Amino acid sequence: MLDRLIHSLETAPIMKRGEYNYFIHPITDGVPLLEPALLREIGCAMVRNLDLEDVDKIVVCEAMGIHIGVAFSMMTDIPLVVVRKRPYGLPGEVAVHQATGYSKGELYLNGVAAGDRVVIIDDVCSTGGTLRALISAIEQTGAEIADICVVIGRGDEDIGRPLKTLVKIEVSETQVRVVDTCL
Ligand SMILES: O=P(O)(O)OC[C@H]1O[C@H](OP(=O)(O)OP(=O)(O)O)[C@H](O)[C@@H]1O
Ligand SMILES: Nc1nc2[nH]cnc2c(=O)[nH]1
Repeated sequence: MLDRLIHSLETAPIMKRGEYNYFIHPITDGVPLLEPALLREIGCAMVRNLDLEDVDKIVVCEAMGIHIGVAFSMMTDIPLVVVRKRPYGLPGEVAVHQATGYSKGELYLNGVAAGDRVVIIDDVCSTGGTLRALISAIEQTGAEIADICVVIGRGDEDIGRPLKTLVKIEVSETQVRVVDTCL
C-alpha cells in the first residue's frame, strides 16, 4: 500500500522556482507521465481514510486536483466540483484569493450550496494557502466540510481544520524524503 507513491516521490527531480525547492512528480505535475496503477493506489488510500458518510460532493482545485478528483469520483460515485482559476459569473459563484509558495491568483467556486456536505481533496499541501482559500469559499456558501485530504504534505501549515495526508515529505535542494504515511 502506497509503495508506488513512496518510490516515485523518493526518485522525484527537484527544480528551483525562485527560492522554492519544487519537486516534480506525476501526481502534482502530470509530468513525465501518470501511471494508472499509481492513481488507483491513491484512490484506494483515500477511500479507506476519508469520512464519506452522507457526502454529496467532492471539491477539487484546478489543475492538479482534477485527475485525483476524477479517479476518486469514479470510485465513490460522488459528483465532482472543480474550483476554477477563471470566473464564470454564474449565480452563487464565490471568489477567493489563493497564495501558494510561488504564485498568487483568484479561485472561483460554483456548484456548492448551503446544505451540501463536501470533502476537499488536493494533490499537495505546502504553505496551505490553497486549502485555506478552498475552505473559505465553501464556508461562504454555508456548506459543511466533512473531511479534507491531500496526497502529499510538505511542511506543517495550519489550515484551521483537521487535514488527512497520505504521505508527508521533506524537500531539500536535491531530494525528496518521505517522513510519514497514513498507514
Ligand atoms: O499549499 P500551497 O502552497 O497552496 O500549495 C499547494 C497547491 O499548489 C499547487 O497548485 P498551483 O496553484 O501551483 O496550481 P496547479 O494545480 O494549476 O499546478 C497544488 O496543486 C496545490 O493546489
Ligand atoms: N509539483 C509541485 N507542486 C507543488 N505545489 C506546492 N508545492 C509544490 C511542489 O514542490 N511541487
